Amino acid sequence: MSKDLRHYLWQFKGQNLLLAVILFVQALMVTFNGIANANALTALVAARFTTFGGWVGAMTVSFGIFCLGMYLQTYQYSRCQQLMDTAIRRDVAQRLSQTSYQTYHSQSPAVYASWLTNDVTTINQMGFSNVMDVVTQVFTVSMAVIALAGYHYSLVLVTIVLAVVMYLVPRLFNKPIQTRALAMTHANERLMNRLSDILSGFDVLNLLNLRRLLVTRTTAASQDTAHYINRWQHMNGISNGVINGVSVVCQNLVLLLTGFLVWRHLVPIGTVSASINFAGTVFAGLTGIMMSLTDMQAVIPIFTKFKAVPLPPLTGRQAVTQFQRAMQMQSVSFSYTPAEGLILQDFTLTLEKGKKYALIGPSGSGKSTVLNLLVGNLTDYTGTITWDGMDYRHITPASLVGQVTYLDQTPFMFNDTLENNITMGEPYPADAVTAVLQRTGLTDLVASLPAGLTTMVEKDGHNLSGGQKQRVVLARGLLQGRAIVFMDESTAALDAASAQAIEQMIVTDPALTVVMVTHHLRAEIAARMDQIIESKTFRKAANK
Ligand SMILES: Nc1ncnc2c1ncn2[C@@H]1O[C@H](COP(=O)(O)OP(=O)(O)OP(=O)(O)O)[C@@H](O)[C@H]1O
Repeated sequence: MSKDLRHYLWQFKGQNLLLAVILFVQALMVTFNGIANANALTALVAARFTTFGGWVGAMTVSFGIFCLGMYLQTYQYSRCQQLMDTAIRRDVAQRLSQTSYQTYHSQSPAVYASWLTNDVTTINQMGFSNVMDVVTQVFTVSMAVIALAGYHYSLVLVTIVLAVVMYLVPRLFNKPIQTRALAMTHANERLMNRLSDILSGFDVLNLLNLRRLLVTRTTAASQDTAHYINRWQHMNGISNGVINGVSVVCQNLVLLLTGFLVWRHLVPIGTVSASINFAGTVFAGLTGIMMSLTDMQAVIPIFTKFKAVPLPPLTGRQAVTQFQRAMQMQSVSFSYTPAEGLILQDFTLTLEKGKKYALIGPSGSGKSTVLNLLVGNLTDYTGTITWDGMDYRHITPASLVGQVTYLDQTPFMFNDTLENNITMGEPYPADAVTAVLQRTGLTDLVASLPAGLTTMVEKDGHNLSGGQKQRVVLARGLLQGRAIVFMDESTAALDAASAQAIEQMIVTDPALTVVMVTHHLRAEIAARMDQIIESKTFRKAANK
């Protein structure tokens, strides 16, 4: 069994143990029912009707207990499964929250959604569900072996030898099943990616009169996934067929042995029916166990994939303190991929506290890249970036990000109250919130809303204007004490008056250190800038 499955089973050992106890009682009831059945028949043949009635009554009681157990088993299994699912999702989310910005963005959110939904479902179906089946079968098989031992020791010996054969045969299929299971999880990721892509593009398809692409692309994506699921089930099917075939051969060998024992008068004739019954239980149980163990192989590559998300080393790093003097880039060179070439080459820049900077230049020249390097999102650069003289490589990424308010064209709003969008649910004193509303020019907006700060912000902030959303994000940052503002084309989508008002508000605040990436540097804003940096200097080190 995958050691990750064991890890989660152990994490909730109390609940899982309770489930195992319920399964044990269930297996006991099934076995007892089998024995009671045989005894009732024997009593009937011997015309002992009271005994016969007693065994039938016992069977009824044991079946009643079994039915109660079904209810308890279903409920307890669901409880255990939900506990483990949540633990898996929490661990994956924890890993994603700690990985680097670049690693996170190497996959789309749809891929991560697939991990947390499809992959967790596969772990349930192929992992936890099969563990429960194996535990049930182990109890049932053990009890049947004990019953067989009551007839002749050789039956147990042969059964054990054949059980080893049944254990070894399915191992032949482990590797190809794991490989195909991994391909299937990747196919699920692609499906999520393609579906979210095409569904998000509905408005564009509508305008282009290409709504039919919604159908054709969904179908094509589904067919791709179906192909990989079928390949996986194909191998599973072969494995299951072989396991069942071996099981039947084993049962017949035990029957042959029983026939031989009867022929030699070593056991009574009735052993034949007991042998058929219990050998059938043993090998059907072993077949179930082997099929379940084979199915469980599918979860190994999923956990391996989760754990492949790298965690950046945090040892030897410390948190930055409040910004005092300057952020500096010294001889920094950076490229996203070797093929793409250098975006920055030997680039040097100093940003002093309280000063205002504009980064201007053509699209694609690397302005946003500079901001992402400064905020610590991009780490694969050469040269040095410092915060008050402290090398970024010695700083914890979270502490750096925590100093900067990053405004872009699409400020993200949570579907929550206006107040929670600003405070992010943290308990700030009311006067601090009032002051930040004043500073970001939101006081009039809040006063005009009937529900004030408790007004619900709709999904994606549909009930706020672009400029209001920019102000909310700025207020959020200011409340958290962030005195550095990076504006990445943040006002590009606003009308001239709103853009002007936002920019003016930010560049005239003496407490803020501002870097503004823009294609439209208005004269009155340019006049407020301490330095205007053109992107043509990024690759020449000409701005020294
Ligand atoms: N995550 C990424 N992976 C690979 N290449 C990228 C990535 N982000 C940006 N690039 C490339 O790096 C170059 C610089 O992009 P960047 O976004 O920094 O430019 P920009 O000057 O801010 O552009 P714009 O003004 O259009 O926003 C572009 O060629 C872009 O295609």
